[in-house]
Amino acid sequence: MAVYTEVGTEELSAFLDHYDLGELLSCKGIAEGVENSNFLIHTAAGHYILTLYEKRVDPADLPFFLALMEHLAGRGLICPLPVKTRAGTALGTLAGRPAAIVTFLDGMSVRQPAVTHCAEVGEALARLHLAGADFARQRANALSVAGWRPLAKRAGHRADTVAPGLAALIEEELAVVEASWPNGLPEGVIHADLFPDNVFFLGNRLSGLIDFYFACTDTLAYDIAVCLNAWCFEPDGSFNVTKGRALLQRYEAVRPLSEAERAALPLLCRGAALRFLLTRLVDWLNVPPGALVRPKNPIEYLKKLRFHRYASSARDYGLAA
Ligand SMILES: Nc1ncnc2c1ncn2[C@@H]1O[C@H](COP(=O)(O)OP(=O)(O)O)[C@@H](O)[C@H]1O
Ligand SMILES: N[C@@H](CCOP(=O)(O)O)C(=O)O
Repeated sequence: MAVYTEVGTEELSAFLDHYDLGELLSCKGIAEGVENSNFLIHTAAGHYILTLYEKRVDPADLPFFLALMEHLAGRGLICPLPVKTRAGTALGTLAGRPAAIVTFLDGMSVRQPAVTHCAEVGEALARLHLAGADFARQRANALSVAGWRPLAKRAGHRADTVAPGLAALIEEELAVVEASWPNGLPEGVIHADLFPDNVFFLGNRLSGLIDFYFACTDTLAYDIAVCLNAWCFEPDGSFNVTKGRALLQRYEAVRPLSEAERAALPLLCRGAALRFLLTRLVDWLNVPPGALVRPKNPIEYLKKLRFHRYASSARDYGLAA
């Protein structure tokens, strides 16, 4: 459960006084997520999500995230809408942390995505990329290729306590991606963390996207690579090419890929697996004392990375020639 910062009822009520949301009825810490502290709040006006932004979020980036959600919602994407105070601001301070309230989305995330879920997420991702095309703000991806070596340094040789030989494998992978990371592919707003826990469904229909706190301006096809990693592997570590095909076909039905994007897919997938392996590894090795959080398993991404090391073309992910 990710609650790093506790919030007292009195301070929350005082915070809510700035909004038109009526009286606070209840507030519960949310048992999912790893990055920020999230609470489900129930007020006289309904249900909302209160987020206190923690360690990895730079407060300077918060206006980007909040404006992006507002922009995408305005373009018809179902995502949380930041709630503004009577003074018109979406960002405040609570319990010493930057804090915001967003609208509550209906639906449930899926633990074991089926082919149909992968197809839905492919389409939603393409729609997000198109809806973000005229978003005026920019945010560099701090967790793109230049950000990976510093993460590897933080883990250092302690990586080998998680899996023997892992430190050396990471070093090898960094050398490959740093030498050949593609430049010049189409860029725009990407979600960068569109994992199954950040996508809601009602039945088999996608009902909303959440957690835009890694969103940034980067290579659009890298976002597809993140999704192929997060959605299309089976629990035994094998890649399900039927899921990959479904995700890619529905993406391409909305936004066709260029030849250069297709050719870059194996390397982008390899980089995306390394990125999540590294952040998971650092989190695994550095759980803050007393935090109510279950760190995610880095080994899952080591297995995925091993698959990508042997992938030779976009066909390995289900794209037709
Ligand atoms: N707008 C929302 N509507 C409904 N539930 C939400 C919303 N935002 C977050 N949640 C719930 O909170 C959990 C954690 O949110 P998330 O943004 O993924 O946190 P973190 O950034 O800390 O990983 C989600 O899995 C979901 O259950
Ligand atoms: N999706 C990342 C971790 C970030 O967690 P989230 O709850 O904000 O999606 C991972 O699985 O490593």
